[in-house]
Amino acid sequence: MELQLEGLSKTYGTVQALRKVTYTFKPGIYGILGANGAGKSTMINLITDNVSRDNGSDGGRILYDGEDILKLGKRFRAIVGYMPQQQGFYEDFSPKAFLKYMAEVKGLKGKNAEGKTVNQQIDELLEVVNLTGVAHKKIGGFSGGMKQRVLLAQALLGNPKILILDEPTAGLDPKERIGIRNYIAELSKDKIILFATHVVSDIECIADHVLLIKKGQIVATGTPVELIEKMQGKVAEITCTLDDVGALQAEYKVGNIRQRKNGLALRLVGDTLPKEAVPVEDNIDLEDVYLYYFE
Ligand SMILES: Nc1ncnc2c1ncn2[C@@H]1O[C@H](COP(=O)(O)OP(=O)(O)OP(=O)(O)O)[C@@H](O)[C@H]1O
Repeated sequence: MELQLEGLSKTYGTVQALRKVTYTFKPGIYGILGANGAGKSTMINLITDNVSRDNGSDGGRILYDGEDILKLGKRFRAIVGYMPQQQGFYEDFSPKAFLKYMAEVKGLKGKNAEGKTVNQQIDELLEVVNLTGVAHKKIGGFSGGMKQRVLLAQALLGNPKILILDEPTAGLDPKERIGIRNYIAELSKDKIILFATHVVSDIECIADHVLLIKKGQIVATGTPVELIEKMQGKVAEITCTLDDVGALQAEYKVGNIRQRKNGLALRLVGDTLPKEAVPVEDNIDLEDVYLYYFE
């Protein structure tokens, strides 16, 4: 199974939201990292066909196993599960009613390959996202995390081969964030899962591949380990006083600042680092990668 983006572009008026993005997704979890406005949602909206590509060949192509998704139409939409960024909910619905409604919208009927009815599939999904106990309560009274779990469950309806999650942890507290991340990590690995976020910790332990998107382009990609390996020699720590922080921030990319007994320890990231800084070799992480490309 393959989803190929070929020279994908999108322009809104004078804003080039996506610039000739080429990439091939295979089964696995893809963390799509970018600051706000980087073009993540635009990429997702093109894959889910919620916005149209730029006209003609300028807009590029999206191919699913070699066929253009626009030609596949319904057949492609049937294998895509999408969790949008906004919670546009029917607050009076219960999770059960909402999932039933979404199953109808998606055209799910009869029994699935495992012989389960739509109703059984819905009950199973509610169990997976831990909402069985509130299956008949109104969504309007739910916490942000519970609402996100309802949205995740609807994206999973019909066991889609491609699962697209746009900022699935937005607006959640740290505990709920970890909960949603763990649900996603446990999903079957034979799906293509796209997880867009601007929060590194959301994906650092669960993504098989990471794409860093900046100003509508992929600026770096690789497994988390590959991206971290490329940072060798680009991360260092310097001990200084509070008075020095401003000057260092003006010249270098500064990550964590920690109080130590002999002063402040600043983490610096960049191609050139001050001579007096001590290179960091062993504990480079994806936060450093993010800082290097984005801040
Ligand atoms: N409908 C639209 N009309 C005009 N400009 C748009 C539209 N949608 C997105 N843009 C612009 O395209 C660029 C990319 O936006 P996009 O929403 O794809 O970024 P993002 O990485 O998903 O950010 P966020 O996390 O804030 O959603 C931004 O400059 C944005 O302002």
